[in-house]
Amino acid sequence: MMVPENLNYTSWLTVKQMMSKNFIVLHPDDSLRTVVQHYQDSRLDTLPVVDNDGKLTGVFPKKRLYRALLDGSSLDDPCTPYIIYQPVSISSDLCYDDMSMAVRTSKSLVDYVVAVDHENKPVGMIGTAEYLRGSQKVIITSHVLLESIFNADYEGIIVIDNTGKILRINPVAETMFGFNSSEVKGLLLEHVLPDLKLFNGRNRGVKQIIQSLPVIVSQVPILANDIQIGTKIAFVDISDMEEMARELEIVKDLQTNLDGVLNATSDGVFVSDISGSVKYVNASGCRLIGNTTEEMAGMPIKKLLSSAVPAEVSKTGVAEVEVCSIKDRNCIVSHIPINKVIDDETRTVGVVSTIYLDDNRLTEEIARKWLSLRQQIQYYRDELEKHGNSFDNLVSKNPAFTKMKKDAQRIARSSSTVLLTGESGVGKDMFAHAIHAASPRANHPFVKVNCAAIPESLLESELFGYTPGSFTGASKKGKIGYFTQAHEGTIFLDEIGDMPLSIQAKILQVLQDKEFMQVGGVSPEKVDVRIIAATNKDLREAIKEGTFRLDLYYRLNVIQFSLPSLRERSEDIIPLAEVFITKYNEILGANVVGINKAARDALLIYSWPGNIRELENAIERAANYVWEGEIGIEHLSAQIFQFNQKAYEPSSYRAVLNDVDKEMLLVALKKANGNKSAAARLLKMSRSAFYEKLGKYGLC
Ligand SMILES: Nc1ncnc2c1ncn2[C@@H]1O[C@H](COP(=O)(O)OP(=O)(O)OP(=O)(O)O)[C@@H](O)[C@H]1O
Repeated sequence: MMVPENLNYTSWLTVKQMMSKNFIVLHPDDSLRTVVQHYQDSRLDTLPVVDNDGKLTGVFPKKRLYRALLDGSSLDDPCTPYIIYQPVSISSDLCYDDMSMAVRTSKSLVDYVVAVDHENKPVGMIGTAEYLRGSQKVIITSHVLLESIFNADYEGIIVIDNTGKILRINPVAETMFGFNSSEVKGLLLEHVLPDLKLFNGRNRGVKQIIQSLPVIVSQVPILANDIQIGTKIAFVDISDMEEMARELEIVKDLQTNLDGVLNATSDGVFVSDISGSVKYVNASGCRLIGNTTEEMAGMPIKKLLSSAVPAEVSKTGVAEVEVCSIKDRNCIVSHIPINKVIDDETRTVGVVSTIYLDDNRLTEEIARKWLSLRQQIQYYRDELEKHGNSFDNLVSKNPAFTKMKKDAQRIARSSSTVLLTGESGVGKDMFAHAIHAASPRANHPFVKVNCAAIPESLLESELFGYTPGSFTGASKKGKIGYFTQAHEGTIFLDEIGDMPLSIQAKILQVLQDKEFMQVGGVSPEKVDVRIIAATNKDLREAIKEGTFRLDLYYRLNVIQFSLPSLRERSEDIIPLAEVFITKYNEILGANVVGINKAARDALLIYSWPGNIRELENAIERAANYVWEGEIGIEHLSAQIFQFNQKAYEPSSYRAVLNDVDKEMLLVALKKANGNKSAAARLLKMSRSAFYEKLGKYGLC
């Protein structure tokens, strides 16, 4: 079968493409002999006659040659009398449809017709054969086009004849009404689809229910020369749209109800999205702030309520209550996360902050009590901290550690420099505090400096202070450094292994001469401090690598305590856990009474790469879950009970990710012998990102 090359209108429908270019022209004064000779060389039945300029003036059909010969003309006579002047010609630029129209209106075109260019010069001839060949091509292309339109997958089509009998059904209609084209062809449509209501003439888009299916029915008469020969009926399934419209109605109703409920309450309701932008404020909220919802939409909730808690709630997904001072009123505000299940994971997508504005005095009273309780808790926490600094609070049944405590108590009386080594979380900080608390300097400051957490560029000025205006960006008043703050007391240089070499030289100077120079200073400042340094790095390795000064190491290493890891003092695991249970019962107001056998076993088997800090975190976490009763294995984090249980039962996708994340930090720390910078390097993480993660999981 002939297939259309493409659907370009001009490429297959012009006269130029249909005409035969094989023709010979005659001139008016040519002899009949020339005409005979030309016809002998040509397959055509008509030849064009042109003037001296080559323009078409007439045609000479073969029939006219026969007539001339029958009239007794001699072959040398001119052909002029037999020429047909003013012949019908068509422009070679015409398209098929225009030519077709010309063919239908001019009977003479059934024979050959001359195709001319815009100067009326013959460029081709079209006869019946060419016309038929072109027509066939057009018919095939039209058929392909019609089929593709007919089989389009967005509407069902049924074509019937004038008696209502089905002629064609497209696949969409078959699926829509559940029948097969071959079964129903030739049947009366009204029998096949009795629900269908047909109208007279054209009908565009009427909704009807056919076989319980809501459809839009359009009815278009099929005309041939203005006479109807059939009808096309098109069906569009609108069940999805109906469903959407129904849902939209429900949402609208809900919105109206919700607005009604939210505006009926005297409490102020503020809805913010995950980025902290206000999305909705009810009438009471608007009255309280004095703005409309539209004015407040998009504003940061943080600014509106002067509270950072909504941001926290959207991060943690845990509801919070707080007291805020809004428009000079102490108000209780609850922040509830809006949770949504996305890809099987519950995510917080916003926060509803409700300000309880009931006019009775109760709210104010509760708010006042809340604030005072919070202050009291802070006070007791501080007290607890102060009393927690003695050696008595360093819980241990381990003989080596107990001896270490005794030795430390003895040396506390002197001002000698102390170096504490040991993995992260073994209690170096607490040990340093205890030495200070047991020393004659106890009533003077204990200043802790985390050398790894302060950016190198700031460390010198933080430690030694700077004089007014000593560098760009410096405060005009200057700044007192940690060494000056610790005068007569103790300075605890934590993570000393991470101290840059340039600063190490200055520390050495303080140790040797008890004086240092402020940044930008001109004369040295005297200071009386005891230095306790701590590190979880192997300083001898650092010396070998050239990152730590040997002379400083000797100066620091006057008295050294190497604190054992929790693995090396496993007899302390349960006593320490019990101390933490008491601590968190007090802090949380919980009533955890102990640890059951399985959980004890798990705690004892676990390797505790994060040492006592990790144990404390584990107990705090468990106390939050248990609240009252015993800690069981189910209250411990995955990596702890994993040591006991084969099956891994994640509580949620995010919790598992967090556990794995945390475990990676701990494994890296363990591998790096507690050296945080090295652990960060192992994980190919920046030091600051590593510290941020340690902070997130309470590991620093
Ligand atoms: N013997 C102990 N008894 C009770 N609590 C302890 C004891 N040792 C450490 N802790 C607690 O364990 C946690 C970690 O201790 P600490 O901060 O002193 O460790 P660290 O060795 O200084 O860690 P890092 O090297 O990461 O700074 C603290 O919350 C501390 O209160």
